[in-house]
Formats: sequence, structure tokens, C-alpha cells
Amino acid sequence: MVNPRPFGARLTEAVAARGPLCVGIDPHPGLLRDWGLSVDVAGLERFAMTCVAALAEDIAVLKPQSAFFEAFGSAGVAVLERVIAEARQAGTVVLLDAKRGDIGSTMAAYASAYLTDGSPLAADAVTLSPYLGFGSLEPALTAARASGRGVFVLAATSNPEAGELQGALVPADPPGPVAAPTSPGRAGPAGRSVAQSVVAAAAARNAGLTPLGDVGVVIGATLGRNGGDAPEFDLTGLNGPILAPGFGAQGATVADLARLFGDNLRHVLPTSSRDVLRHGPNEAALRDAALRTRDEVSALREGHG
Ligand SMILES: O=c1ccn([C@@H]2O[C@H](COP(=O)(O)O)[C@@H](O)[C@H]2O)c(=O)[nH]1
Repeated sequence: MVNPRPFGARLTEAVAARGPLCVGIDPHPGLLRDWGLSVDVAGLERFAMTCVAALAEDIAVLKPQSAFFEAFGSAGVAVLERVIAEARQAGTVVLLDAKRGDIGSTMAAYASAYLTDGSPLAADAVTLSPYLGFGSLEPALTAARASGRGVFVLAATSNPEAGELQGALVPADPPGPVAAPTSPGRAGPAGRSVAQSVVAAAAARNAGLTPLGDVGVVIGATLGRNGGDAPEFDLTGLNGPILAPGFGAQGATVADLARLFGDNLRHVLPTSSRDVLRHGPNEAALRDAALRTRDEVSALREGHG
């Protein structure tokens, strides 16, 4: 499918029409069992296609988690290809959660796989890991821009182990001397966090794009829930979407979204997988659960202007 328009515009329209929610398609073996399905490719396919049937006409963004499909080998990947194609056909924006990152020459192959017209795994956007260096993502950023697709780059992930690496301080203008770590948050005299430097690199790519750039970031909605202060991010110049996982099953709530994102809420796309999926296999129940979550987030965003 050729994308005639930039990703930022397509995402903005999808959220305006369908509301601010991404639902993850995560076929955990435990969920397959809870749905009365076999833990094999037939169960995987039934699970995933039920999600597409229930959600793809109403929810702005669907996020299949590649790992759960890869776990079944080539037959599982074939199911993923079908999920991507049919969900896009139904009008939802498909964000493939693959968290790819590698040296530039290998990134070019990932860009061909996920961000290039005609590839069986090409989605509307893909998650990327910048932890081989943001610059190593260049082939994917270029391919996304050229084909009207997007990327979501991991900045501050939702898992409790993330802060040690992503909260480490680096100089604000590298290369330079590594500053002493004194604060986990935005740029200060000691530098800025690794996560904030990812946000800054994304912002540079998005500069000048309207209504929104095509380089999003991932910032977990769970930040600060496990004690200690939540890192503060300067998101003012990002001009890109913020994917916020950790909503629902990992414990984050709408109150966390308000606490973490405040004035930037209009660009935040919370994503929830298990907390919605546990309402299946009934399609109507699954859809209702997703729409309830979406309405909760919409109400919060409206309250924040
Ligand atoms: O920081 C991150 C980045 C990605 N994820 C992914 O999102 C879903 C979350 O699933 P839930 O069932 O809603 O907890 C899952 O696919 C993760 O790999 C994340 O959780 N945190």
C-alpha cells in the first residue's frame, strides 16, 4: 500500500477521528489459554484475527508485538503479515513493535523489511532502539520519511530496570567531558539523561514538520511509580508523538499520564495490551474494553485543553 501522506498527518487524523489510544496485540500463551485457544499457530491466528476484527475499525492505532509471532517461527511471522495487511486495510494505523536497532548497514535491511512499500512486513510505523547510537537509525529514519511512515524510538521505557541506563547523564552537547551524574532528569549543569538526549535527537528530526513529525519517542507511563522521583523530560520542542506503554497491566493510570505529561498530553498516545485483551475472546467485549479505555484517555486530554 503506497502512503501518499506523511505519517505525522496520518496519525493526527487517525487520533482525531478515533481517539487517543493504541491497543497492543500481544498473543501471550497465557492469554491464548484464557481465550480457550490452543497454544500453536492456529490459536495464534485465531487470537490475532479476532483482535483485528474487534478493533481495527474503531481504534486509532494497533500495535502487534512481533516477539509473540516470531515465537512460532515462519508460520507465526506469516500470521503477523496477515495482521498487518488486514488491520491497515480496515483503516487503523499499524505500529509494529519490533524494537529493532543495529549498525547502520543492518538497519538498512530492517528499513527494507518494515518501512518500505511492497515488503510483506511493512507497517505504518515501527519501534526502534537507539542504544547502538541514535545515528545508527538513519536508514530507518530516511526510509520512513520517504514512504510516509513513522518510527517510535525508545527513550525511557516502562520496565523497572530501565532507569540505570536511560537515566544516566551525558553531556548536553557531545562530544565533551562526561559530567558527574547529579540528577536523573532533563539537562542541567551536570548534563542531561540519555533518555532526554534521545528526545532531543528526535526533536531535531521533526523540526518544521506539520502537523507533527514522523519520529516519535517511547516514554513509559509507569515512570516514577516505583518510588523515587519521576524523571522530568523537556518535551516542548519534540513535535512528535509520544507512545506511552505501561498503561493498564503494568499499573499506570490516567492520573500517571497527567502527572508525567501535563501540557504535552495532546501528543501522548497511551498503549495498552493485556488490560484490554483479557476481555476477549468475545469481539464486542474486547471492543467495549478498548473504547472504555480510549474514552478515559480522551476525557483526560479534553480536561487539559
Ligand atoms: O517501554 C516499553 C516499550 C514497549 N512495551 C511493549 O508494550 C506492550 C505492553 O503490554 P501490556 O500488556 O500493556 O503491559 C508490550 O508489547 C511491551 O513489549 C512496553 O511495555 N514498555
